[in-house]
Amino acid sequence: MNSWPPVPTEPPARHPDAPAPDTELPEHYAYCFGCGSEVEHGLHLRATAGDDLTVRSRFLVTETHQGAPGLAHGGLLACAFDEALGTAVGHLLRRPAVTGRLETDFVRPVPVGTVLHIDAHIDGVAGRKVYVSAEGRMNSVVGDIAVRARALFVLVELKHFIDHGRREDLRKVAEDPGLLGRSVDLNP
Ligand SMILES: CCCCCCCCCCCCCC(=O)SCCNC(=O)CCNC(=O)[C@H](O)C(C)(C)COP(=O)(O)OP(=O)(O)OC[C@H]1O[C@@H](n2cnc3c(N)ncnc32)[C@H](O)[C@@H]1OP(=O)(O)O
Repeated sequence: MNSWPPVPTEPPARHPDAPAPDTELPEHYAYCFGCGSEVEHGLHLRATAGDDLTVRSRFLVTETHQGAPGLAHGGLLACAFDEALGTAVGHLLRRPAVTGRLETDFVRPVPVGTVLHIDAHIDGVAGRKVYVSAEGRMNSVVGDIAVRARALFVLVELKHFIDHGRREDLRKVAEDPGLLGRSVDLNP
């Protein structure tokens, strides 16, 4: 394994207004494939602020998430990590950021019906670059590790989303700001 973070970094600082540990975090966008409640076959990942620079997430692998029969698709697991890592950056640093690079190690197959528990940690910051890593465990926070991931998020201005987003979706959000940051029922 290469050293991580790959460049010298500053220790990240949890934002003073970051949600307190054990706070359930809202979905960040109702149509997000990772967390959105409006996406029927999305991941519906749910997250809780942890201590210090951590966020704990979990999601249920369903039959619409299959790659091989009865097993989660690897790309979809990578998506879950992208979401969990991005949620840690967004909520703990309270700065908009996008994934620049994401690497995943698939350690064990993940059967349909598994609840994957993903613990994400912000490891370091270098200018606009934020280095984050996570481990995903099967069915319990102390279960077997199934996936590990590391990512570089790049801090951006809000303008990034306005400049690049499809007009009709931006219009929908302008008309209904509740589509962003809506609280969700954690026990539907
Ligand atoms: C309260 C709020 C809560 C909110 C909750 C939110 C939850 C959200 C959950 C969402 C979860 C889902 C999240 C998603 O799915 S985000 C969607 C997927 N990601 C994207 O669409 C990003 C597409 N890429 C870009 O827009 C640009 O390329 C970016 C913005 C990333 C950089 O273009 P920009 O022109 O701005 O900057 P730069 O090119 O000078 O780069 C800056 C620095 O970064 C380094 N670099 C860049 N790329 C790489 C790379 N691949 N490997 C290594 N290094 C890389 C680069 O060398 C440079 O370093 P240095 O020269 O400074 O040393």
